[in-house]
Amino acid sequence: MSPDARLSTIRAQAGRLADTSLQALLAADPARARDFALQVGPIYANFARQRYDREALAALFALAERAGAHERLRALFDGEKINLTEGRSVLHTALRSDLSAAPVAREAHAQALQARTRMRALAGALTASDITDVVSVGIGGSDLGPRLAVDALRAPQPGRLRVHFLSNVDGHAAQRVLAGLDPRRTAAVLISKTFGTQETLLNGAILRDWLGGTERLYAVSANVQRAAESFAIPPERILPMWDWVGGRYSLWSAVGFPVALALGMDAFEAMLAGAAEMDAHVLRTPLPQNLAAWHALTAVWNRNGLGYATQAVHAYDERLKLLSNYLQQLVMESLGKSVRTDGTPVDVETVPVWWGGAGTDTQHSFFQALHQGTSIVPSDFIGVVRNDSPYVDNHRALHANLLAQTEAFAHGQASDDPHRAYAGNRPSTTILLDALTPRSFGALLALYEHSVYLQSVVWGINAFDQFGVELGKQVANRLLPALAGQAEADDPVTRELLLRLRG
Ligand SMILES: O=P(O)(O)OC[C@H]1O[C@](O)(CO)[C@@H](O)[C@@H]1O
Repeated sequence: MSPDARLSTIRAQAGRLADTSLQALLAADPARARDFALQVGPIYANFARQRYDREALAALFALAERAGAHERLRALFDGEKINLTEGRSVLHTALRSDLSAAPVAREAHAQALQARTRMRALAGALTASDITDVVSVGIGGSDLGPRLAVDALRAPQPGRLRVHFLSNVDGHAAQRVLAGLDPRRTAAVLISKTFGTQETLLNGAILRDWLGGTERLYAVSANVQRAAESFAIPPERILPMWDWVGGRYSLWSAVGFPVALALGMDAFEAMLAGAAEMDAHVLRTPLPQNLAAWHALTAVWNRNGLGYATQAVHAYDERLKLLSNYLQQLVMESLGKSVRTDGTPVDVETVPVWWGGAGTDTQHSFFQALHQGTSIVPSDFIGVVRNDSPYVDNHRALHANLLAQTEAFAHGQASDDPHRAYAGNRPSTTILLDALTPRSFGALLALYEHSVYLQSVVWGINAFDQFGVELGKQVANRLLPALAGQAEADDPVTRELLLRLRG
């Protein structure tokens, strides 16, 4: 059965509830506040403010069963070549969990452990040296995860090594990162799965020249030979990756080296342990009690049942302010597809636009549109129970705002003055971490990874390729000679723009 045929039951459920407000759903079934919630290790999630009822939820779980959610999860963990368009296994779970008896998954896990041993040794040596700063050079999946983890989990005071991130090909980015650093006390880690990414190669060359040689250059790559040849980095300073780890799922591999440098190897491993806890839950738990299934099916409901075109994530914790950037790649590079795995067009809407930021700042930028704009934007609100700052009143105010926004979105407020009326009926999920620790952080990211995969299973698309980003890269390479004045562009608008850009 095609995803479209399967989703017709979901559309029928949404049609049945079309005139039922969220407020009415909550009034008719107050127990849903407790029943539509799950606790998995350090993560609690409450879905009671979504615009479905128990019958619609049952239809959603039946949809996931019919799509083979359990079998597909097993296939992921067992290293089946589920990335069909590239003929690859997808084994990021093997980087942190040992939940499969399949030989390919066991082999991947063993390789991951070996790499971790080498990573610990390299991190130890760097920490013991007179290096004070490390620049991590990478982009996309080779940057967003470690950047987020370091920013989220670092102590208020800088650790033994200060880690900086350089991703953008814009030379101003390199200029800013290097300003104030001492080349004699700085090392650089070039992270690139392919070692063929323009941004990382150009920025890597800037770092090599600025450091005055390759002595303090390290690399992480699945293409060890290329890393060794192009930057003369000896193999003992290159940590491995493998083609069975997708870039946006690679934080758990040596791509997390900057995390180990900034926070220590123990913190990195605690993050992996948190993710492993979520892996075990997702793999072993029946769908109606499975947190990733709830999260994924809620996304499907909002996209295909209710037709919402965007989805926001609001982190009510300053330390998680980069989460929405990270999730944009995870979700939109994975699910931004319009053909099914077999190449036929998808006949349903797939990924919504993902965006967000950190509350309460966002309340003073785009929340007006969320409350009164014409588009409804379902939102994940993420809060952290434990306060690790000395400012208790602020933490209470932060929590008050988180609760207030989700309540106001749900209920709205009537007024005779249309300008002062709030329609409400805006769905949200509230996710609470008991504290922001490497463990809870790892579990949260793994939850989103599994949710993304389950959405792809329902839609019948491949979540693990990203051919969409290739075309722009090819055109950019073709245009480089034109920018140097050595060629002309074919496209008339590009030609016109080149006149200005060449100065
Ligand atoms: O690690 P690499 O090979 O440099 O690639 C970086 C990023 O580029 C992409 O291929 C496209 O943005 C991502 O999937 C990947 O994370």
